[in-house]
Amino acid sequence: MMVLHIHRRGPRTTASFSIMAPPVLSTPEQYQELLDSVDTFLLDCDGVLYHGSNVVPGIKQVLPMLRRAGKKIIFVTNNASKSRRMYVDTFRKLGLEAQAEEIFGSGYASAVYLSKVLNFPKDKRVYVIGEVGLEEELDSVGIGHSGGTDPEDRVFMEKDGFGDIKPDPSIGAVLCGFDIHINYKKYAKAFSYMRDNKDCHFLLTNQDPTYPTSFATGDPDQPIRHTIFPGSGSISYPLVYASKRTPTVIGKPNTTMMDAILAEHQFDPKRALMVGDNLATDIEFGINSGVRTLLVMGGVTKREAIFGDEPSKTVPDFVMESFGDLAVLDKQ
Ligand SMILES: O=C(O)[C@H](O)[C@H](O)COP(=O)(O)O
Ligand SMILES: [Mg+2]
Repeated sequence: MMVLHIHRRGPRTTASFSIMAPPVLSTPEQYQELLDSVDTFLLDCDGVLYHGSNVVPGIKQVLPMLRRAGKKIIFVTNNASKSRRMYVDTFRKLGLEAQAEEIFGSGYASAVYLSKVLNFPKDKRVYVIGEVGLEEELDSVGIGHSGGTDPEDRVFMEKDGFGDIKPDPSIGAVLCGFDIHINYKKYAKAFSYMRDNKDCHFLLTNQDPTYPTSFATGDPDQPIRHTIFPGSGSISYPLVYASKRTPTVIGKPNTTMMDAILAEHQFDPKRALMVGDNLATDIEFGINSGVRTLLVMGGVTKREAIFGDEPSKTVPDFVMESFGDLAVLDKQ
């Protein structure tokens, strides 16, 4: 929230703006007041529910508690490496419950966008930079694809390999998401399809510069390290830079994700809350979608982005240390 300051010095009047810091919720009373004002929780995943395979403390109690209270839960993740089906399995392995219909990943939203918005031709295919989850979502809407997990593309290219990159008129779109097996050959193939066909669509599942995760360190003093690594946005950037094309970005903060959600779920935006760890994706997504926002710490956005000397102009409605802290309300 911006605050206007009027300064009168003699005949001169000047104005300045300051950014009002959002309330930090930290007591059970504040948590309960928030809970009573929300019917639908839009929950980001990486950095809110878990870091890699480490579930955030308290989350295993909070999700069932919200369901028992009759709250609607919708998971909204920019992570395109898993399909909805795979996320249900991942959640189960992490001890979290979720139905496929509750999960909206940028991979699913990209498949819906290609199918329903672009009416992608059935005789065309998508060249994928991404993992099996993204391919599975394209399969679910009947869209053919190449690249992705194809072993032929998961190789290091040699200097004399350029001749192997053949034109492919069946490619009608390049779709780039998180791809831990990225390599020059994939970049070269994706680039060539856009170079040779100006009508080839260029889509990004999301543009997150970084990916919040955690891993065991083997160090007894710090057994688990939470940190960030290059994300989808950084993986796609070489293609954006080389092609000079402006891609269509599907994931948060773009409301394309909300379009996919509203096609399957109805809820009152005034009683909905977007919970995220990233100001630039989750909180902006909530603002763009007309729902209130809660930023949690411990993921991508650090405290100084909100309370530092030069706070971001993107201001959440509320801040909490962790969404798992709501577990203090659990009466079970
Ligand atoms: O690099 C990425 O794709 C993103 O950092 C990551 O997947 C974000 O996932 P989210 O926090 O939206 O669940
Ligand atoms: Mg996140």
